[in-house]
Amino acid sequence: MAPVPISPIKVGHIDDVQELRKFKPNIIPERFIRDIQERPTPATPLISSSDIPTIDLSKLLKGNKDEILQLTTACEEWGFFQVINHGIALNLLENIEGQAMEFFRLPLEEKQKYAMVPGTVQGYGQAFVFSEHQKLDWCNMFALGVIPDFLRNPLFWPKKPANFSNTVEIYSKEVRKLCKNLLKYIALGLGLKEDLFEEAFGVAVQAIRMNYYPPCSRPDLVLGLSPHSDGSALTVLQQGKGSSVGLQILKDGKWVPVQPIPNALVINIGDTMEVVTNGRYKSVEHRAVTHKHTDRLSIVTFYAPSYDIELGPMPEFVDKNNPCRYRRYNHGEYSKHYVTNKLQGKRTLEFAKIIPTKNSC
Ligand SMILES: COC(=O)C(/C=C/C1=C(C)CCCC1(C)C)=C/O[C@H]1C=C(C)C(=O)O1
Ligand SMILES: O=C(O)CCC(=O)C(=O)O
Ligand SMILES: [Fe+2]
Repeated sequence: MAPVPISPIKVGHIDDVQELRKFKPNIIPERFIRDIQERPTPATPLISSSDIPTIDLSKLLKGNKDEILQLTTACEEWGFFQVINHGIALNLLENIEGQAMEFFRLPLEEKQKYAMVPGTVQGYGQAFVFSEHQKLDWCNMFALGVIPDFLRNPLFWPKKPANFSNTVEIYSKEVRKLCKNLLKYIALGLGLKEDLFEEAFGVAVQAIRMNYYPPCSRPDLVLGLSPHSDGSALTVLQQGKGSSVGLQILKDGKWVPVQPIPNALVINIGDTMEVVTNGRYKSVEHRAVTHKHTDRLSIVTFYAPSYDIELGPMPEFVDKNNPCRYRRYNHGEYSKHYVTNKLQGKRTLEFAKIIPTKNSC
């Protein structure tokens, strides 16, 4: 029998938003215009951004019980918090931001040497596009798998700017330490042994994604990044200095803006933590909006279990009042599922959800 040809993904023409902004500043192509119900309404003024908790890592490291409690509350009630005194040197935050901006400012032909193949997530372009009819985000992305080595494709590591790759390496090591520390205190806050999550995740996968949102003449019609939850265990997000406010999180059915605190990092709980805690901690849907006059950069690190790992709700979170909500699965399979579906709220996590019965685990 003749082999069945694998149909290539047809994504149609994807405009580069930086080029659009440069050459046709007042044109918004149809593919970027969201259906009315998806358009970003002005963020709610009722919940102020300062309500998003701030956690001081230096206090956690001293074993400050009150700070551990604040962390636990932040994870349970918000799924998002900003971390200050995180131990990552200010000049490293500035360097990675500088390198990312230098990269995005390169001529299109240079960036396209690292063009993302449709249906994949590494390189330069728009990830998570799978059809010609799908709405596009007002964003240029550049993403790299960093750890373990098998995720790295040297062809995607840019030669320009000259210090880009080295800065990503140094930055990623520091962010990894931060994730390990946070997971330790998240475990302690839950009354668990400090290395429970780290042991459960194996050699964690780590990836970096830089998102650049140019200004948009009609920020009311487009989204910078579609609503989604992250498939990671933890995500660490650095917002560029002087960037416009753009990140919004869905809290009690309303979009709440995250006001950047200078030099702080935004942390969020990803799908993996929702599964292992059997829903006690939830991955929170978030999106990015654009601004009429200001551009925005975010540098995002995804920290996730090894692809070999089988995951499911940990027994510590399951009892007769909290029956198992998620099935066991292999994280490599989840990762494949995640990157082969468009970003659509928390839909990706349906992969793991089970219909409640008495003894599901
Ligand atoms: C919005 O989420 C993502 O873009 C994302 C992608 C991560 C990845 C890369 C940019 C390159 C290497 C592969 C990898 C999938 C890790 C989120 O990462 C999360 C999602 C899953 C699942 C995961 O393991 O990390
Ligand atoms: O740019 C932002 O603030 C959001 C980025 C994000 O959610 C992501 O890259 O997964
Ligand atoms: Fe995200």
